[in-house]
Parts: sequence; structure tokens; C-alpha cells
Amino acid sequence: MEGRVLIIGLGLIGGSLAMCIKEKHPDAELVGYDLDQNQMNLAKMLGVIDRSAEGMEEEALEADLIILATPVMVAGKIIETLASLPLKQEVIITDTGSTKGFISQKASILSDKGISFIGGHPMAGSHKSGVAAAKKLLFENAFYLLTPASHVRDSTVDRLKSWLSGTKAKFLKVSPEEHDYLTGVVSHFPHVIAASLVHQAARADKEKPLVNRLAAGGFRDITRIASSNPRMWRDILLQNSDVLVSLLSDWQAEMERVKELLTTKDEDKIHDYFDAAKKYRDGLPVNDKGAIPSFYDLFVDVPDYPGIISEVTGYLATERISITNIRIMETREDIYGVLVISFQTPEDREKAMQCIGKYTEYEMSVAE
Ligand SMILES: NC(=O)c1ccc[n+]([C@@H]2O[C@H](COP(=O)([O-])OP(=O)(O)OC[C@H]3O[C@@H](n4cnc5c(N)ncnc54)[C@H](O)[C@@H]3O)[C@@H](O)[C@H]2O)c1
Ligand SMILES: O=C(O)C(=O)C[C@]1(C(=O)O)C=C[C@@H](O)C=C1
Repeated sequence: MEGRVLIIGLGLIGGSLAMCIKEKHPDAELVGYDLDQNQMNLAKMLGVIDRSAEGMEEEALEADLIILATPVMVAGKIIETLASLPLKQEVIITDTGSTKGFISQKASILSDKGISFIGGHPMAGSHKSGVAAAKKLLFENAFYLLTPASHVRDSTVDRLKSWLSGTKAKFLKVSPEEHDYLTGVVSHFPHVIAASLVHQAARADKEKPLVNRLAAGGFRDITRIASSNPRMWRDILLQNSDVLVSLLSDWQAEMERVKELLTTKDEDKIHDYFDAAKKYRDGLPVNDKGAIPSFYDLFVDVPDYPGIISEVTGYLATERISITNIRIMETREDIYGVLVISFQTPEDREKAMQCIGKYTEYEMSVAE
């Protein structure tokens, strides 16, 4: 497609979307605007946008697609500004915010002027912020929730989907209310819990400093998202507070049940509590980028000497095998542990096993 796309907010999500749009629509002009001049400069330097906007309002006048990828409270204010401008009548305005109720209500001022607003939320992301963390493959196979305003024609929604087709995401139309409930359960509330677990450990750490050093494995897995951007989460909590208060009451009741199991020491019920949770979680889709990301991990037991990571990645590079992540599992103090290399497909992982096996005798294993 041709036309001018204005992305407001050039962070993780704005930057990643810009990459996806450029790849699919090389003839479109991608203009970026961010309050933070450094992000804008970096986006230009990385080639994520074609040019940076001098001013948001002037650029909006000529845009065919406007994407708001700022924190959700800011997006509401930008809608007010946009509604006061003589925009192109055919322009599509969408956002990427993690909440939809507030912005959809705000967008009625655009609807009143006949401007199409389609709320959007790509359900993939990271605890990292900023354009430096942006990735073209971020949204692949993820759900991309859309909440079009009621007057928006299906053909306009299809036009937006075409603009965003480079995300390779799966679009799903939901109401703003349904959206906020669903994401409250699977995204917002877990972020609250992750932060609360970190607070609990930090309190214990004051009494027993060993807590800090033992916080590995499970604790790290369940609290990764507590490293997310506090500004972004402040805004989300403010906008989805009703849903979250209700989920918190359910959670408190659930914790009361656990307390009861602990005080009565009911072996069967304690077992069943974990067993039911395991069954549900193990049954979640793994090949979609839904609740469980689809990475294919290879565990390599490497010897402890400097340069071991570059040695292993060097072998993979010689055979042009792409990896999506690499880390050392810090299960043993002071010595290197097991190297975990993640791949996008099981085929890449298989090729990597053969490659590393050719050059070394390191023990390897996979976990399904
Ligand atoms: N991070 C995630 O995992 C994720 C996933 C899906 C959706 N989202 C949503 O997408 C939006 C962006 O999140 P992100 O992770 O890219 O955040 P980010 O912090 O990486 O980027 C946000 C950018 O918006 C800019 N900004 C703030 N106020 C602005 C203003 N008034 N005008 C122009 N730019 C402004 C900031 O400078 C920053 O560069 C949020 O609404 C978030 O809820 C986030
Ligand atoms: O992977 C992460 O770090 C995320 O938190 C991503 C995540 C999520 O909760 O799944 C966070 C907020 C978004 O609105 C969508 C995705």
C-alpha cells in the first residue's frame, strides 16, 4: 500500500510496528514522532522510520494512517488534539494500548467528526522499553485484538488489517469491555502479582540477605514481568481498575482456600490444587504466541571458561543458524551453568544440535 503513516510514540511497540509496515509496504512513507528526541533520533538511525516529524500536528494533517503507541493515558490526550485538527476524512486512527475501554470512549469525539478510530492491541511484547528493543518478529502468530468504533465500516477495518499484515499476527474483533476483562485476567493481574512477589522478597531480604542470592529459577521466571516499564503499568492499572479490583477479590478468596489447605494439611487437596493448575497450563497452546511463547530451547552443558558463549554462537553462525535468545541458567553459584539457546523453529534447533555436536562433545538436551 502507498500513503503516509504517522507513528506517535517510537518505543518497543511503535518501533516494532514501523518495521512490520515498512517490510510489507516499502512504498509507504513512515514518519515518526516521539516526545523524547533521543528515541526519535535512534529510530531514524536504526532505519525504523523514514523521517522524524518536526511537529505531531502538522504531520497528522497529511497522514493516511495514524498509530498511537504511547502510554495509554497519553493516547487519550492525543485523541483530543487530533479531534481538533482538519484531518484527511479517510484517515484511519488506531492505537496499541493495553486497555481499550477508556480510549474507545475518548474516541467518540473522532466518531462525531466521521473519523474512523479502530482500537488495537497486539498481544505480544516484552518487559523492555524503547525503540532499541523493537523487533520485526515481535507479533508473529500473536493475537492482535481490534475494537473498531461502531460506525466504522468493515472495509475500513480490512484496510487497517492490510496495513498491519506484516505483523503476521492473528486479528480478532472484541468489544472494549470484553477486551479489558480478558487482558485483565491474562496480562494486567499477573503483572500486579509479579510486582507483589518482588515486594514480598524485598521485605524478606531486609531480614535475610541470602534471599537475594537464592532468588533464581522459579522466582526469576514468575517475576520477569515485574521489570516492565512502571509508567506503562501505572496507566494500565488506572484505566482498568474496576476489573482489577474484582480480580483481586477473587484472588483473595483463592488465597483463603490455599490457607485452609495449609492449615488442615489435606494431602489430597494440596496435590489436586497443583495438579489441576498443571493440567490447565500444560494444555495452553504453545505454537501460537498466546499465553505461552513458542520458543524451542536447547540446553548445552558448557565448560567454564571465558569466551564460551561466543565460541558456541560462532559455530552456529558458520552454518547460518539463527537464534532468538541465549542465556546461562544461573543454577550454580560462581561457575557457569547450562547454556540455554532458543530457536524459532524445532528444525533450527535440530540443525543447531547437529552443528554443535560436530564441533564439540558438549552434552545437550531439549525439553518439551
Ligand atoms: N510493552 C509491551 O509489552 C506492550 C505490548 C502491547 C501493547 N503495549 C502498549 O503499547 C503502548 C506503548 O508501549 P511500549 O512498550 O512501546 O512503550 P515504550 O515506553 O517503549 O514507548 C512509548 C513511547 O511513547 C513516547 N511518548 C510518551 N508520551 C508521548 C507523547 N505525548 N507524544 C509522543 N510520544 C510520547 C515515549 O517517549 C516512548 O518512546 C502502551 O500503551 C502499552 O500499553 C505494550
Ligand atoms: O511478555 C511480556 O513481557 C509482556 O508482559 C507482554 C504483555 C503481556 O502481558 O502478555 C504485556 C502487556 C501487553 O499489553 C501485551 C503483552
